Amino acid sequence: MILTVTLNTALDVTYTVDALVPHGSHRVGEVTERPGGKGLNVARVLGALGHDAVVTGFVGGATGDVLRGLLAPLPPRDALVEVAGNTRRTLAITDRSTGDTTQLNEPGPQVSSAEWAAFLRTYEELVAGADAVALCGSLPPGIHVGAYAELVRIARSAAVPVLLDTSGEPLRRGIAARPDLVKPNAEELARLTGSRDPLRAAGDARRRGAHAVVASLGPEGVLALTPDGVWRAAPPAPVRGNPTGAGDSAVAGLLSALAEGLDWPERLARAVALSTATVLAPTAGEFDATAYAELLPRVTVEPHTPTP
Ligand SMILES: O=P(O)(O)OC[C@H]1O[C@](O)(CO)[C@@H](O)[C@H]1O
Repeated sequence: MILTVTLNTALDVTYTVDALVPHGSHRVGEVTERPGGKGLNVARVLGALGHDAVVTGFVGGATGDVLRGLLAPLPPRDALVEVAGNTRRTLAITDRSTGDTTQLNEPGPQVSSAEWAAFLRTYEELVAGADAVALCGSLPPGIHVGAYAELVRIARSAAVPVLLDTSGEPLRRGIAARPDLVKPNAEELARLTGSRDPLRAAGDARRRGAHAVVASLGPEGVLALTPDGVWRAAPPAPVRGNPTGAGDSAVAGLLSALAEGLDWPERLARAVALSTATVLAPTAGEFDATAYAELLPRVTVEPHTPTP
């Protein structure tokens, strides 16, 4: 079983408009609602790949009920912990004229220390039966910035591989707790390390405690610094589309391949093929299964030798 943690789950709402104009009034052509937050996206992709995935984190209020209702028919198993506050919504506005998406993320519900303690009990039980854990996304208000570091330490003491995908101070503290893998994008790495050179920044993140770093470089694929080597993996050609959830699909690719005992080049190929197939899917956070099957053998994975 692969466990994904989404402390700040979300009802992901997508609006499609003909053209998004700042200060303008818009008629929304199409509205979709999906159970979201990064770990839920990861678990959905894991489910689509045939893996047993369990989702935990916080859920509450009327929005939480809608989220749980939408999650119920899907493969990931629901082990979310109820809180008194209302689960947040995120709003993605897709502009048909450009294909670009604008994202607005609410902060999420206030979580009390009693609710955090209840979550920790659930998490410890679930980790004991997990083959791998992914800790994903932002923290809701009330959760301390060292929360992911605490969850990394619990997974490590249970000898369960743990992947961390967050940003800012929670990422900095989480890395110091020595996760097996982090998957920042280039912007997050630059904010963490002060370096805009992904190779240098990923090396710095490893020195801070991450055993391996897979940096997502958008349409250019990923750069991986691991104990077994350094690789660049890239799709056959850059694609245009909606990148929402592409990073989450990359996490699902890395975790599923890890759970199947595949080596680093195969893990990276899967991560790049899945994230590219997610950009190509019309609905944010879904992946195009046909595109994935076509892309997988065409992803290039090469040992990376830095230019002098
Ligand atoms: O937790 P955050 O960093 O705010 O990210 C959440 C959002 O990111 C996405 O997972 C896309 O990666 C959306 O589904 C949305 O819920």
